[in-house]
Amino acid sequence: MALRLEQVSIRLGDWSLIQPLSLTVAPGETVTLMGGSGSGKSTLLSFIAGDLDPLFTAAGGVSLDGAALGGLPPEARHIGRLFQDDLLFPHLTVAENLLFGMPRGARAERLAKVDAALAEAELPGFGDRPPHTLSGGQRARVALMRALVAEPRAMLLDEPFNKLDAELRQAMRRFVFEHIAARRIPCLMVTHDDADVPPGGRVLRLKDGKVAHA
Ligand SMILES: Nc1ncnc2c1ncn2[C@@H]1O[C@H](COP(=O)(O)OP(=O)(O)OP(=O)(O)O)[C@@H](O)[C@H]1O
Repeated sequence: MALRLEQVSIRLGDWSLIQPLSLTVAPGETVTLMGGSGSGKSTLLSFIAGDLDPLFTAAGGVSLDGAALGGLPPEARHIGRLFQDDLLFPHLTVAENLLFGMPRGARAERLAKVDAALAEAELPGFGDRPPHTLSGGQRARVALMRALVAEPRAMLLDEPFNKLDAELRQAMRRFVFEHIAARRIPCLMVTHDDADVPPGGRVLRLKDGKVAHA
């Protein structure tokens, strides 16, 4: 599964926020998008996810494995997103959070997927706990797993490690990139922190609407 942007441009009135940008993110690769505040990073992610504010005018194509996504609503794109404030639903248990958004299927199969996800998150037996009884790092791992059990075809990460303290950030980076690579999902990550870039990963820098490949 590869994510491809072809000559994507985004305008807001006369302002050319993103000038034509083409990019292919390979299966399992995480490409980092950096740039100053207000440079359009989150707007580009919204365009890919299909929920760009209609104030913007966009052109160009997004495709997954050659299938165009243009015109599809967000839920039909099967793109997972993780934000810095990716709070779990507080009134649901950890297991119910994981079940939310999981594709339909037999109950036993869904529960088995919950158990597998909890094992991968190194949180076996945490299914019945309410989210507030988990640490910040534990909640962050569940939030990633909740995105992944929905079987996304691509992932968009918007400053995913921002709210974590330095030690947790390092562990969470490893956790996120390992799981994305293992599932062969293409991933685009926005961050301000050079330390978030996965080892050997490609970095794009957005400035004045143009992208420099660093
Ligand atoms: N709904 C909107 N109406 C008008 N302007 C908007 C709207 N949403 C975003 N913008 C503007 O578009 C520009 C790009 O915003 P965007 O959130 O993509 O920036 P960013 O690069 O993600 O910034 P940051 O790093 O601060 O999160 C900003 O100047 C912002 O003020």
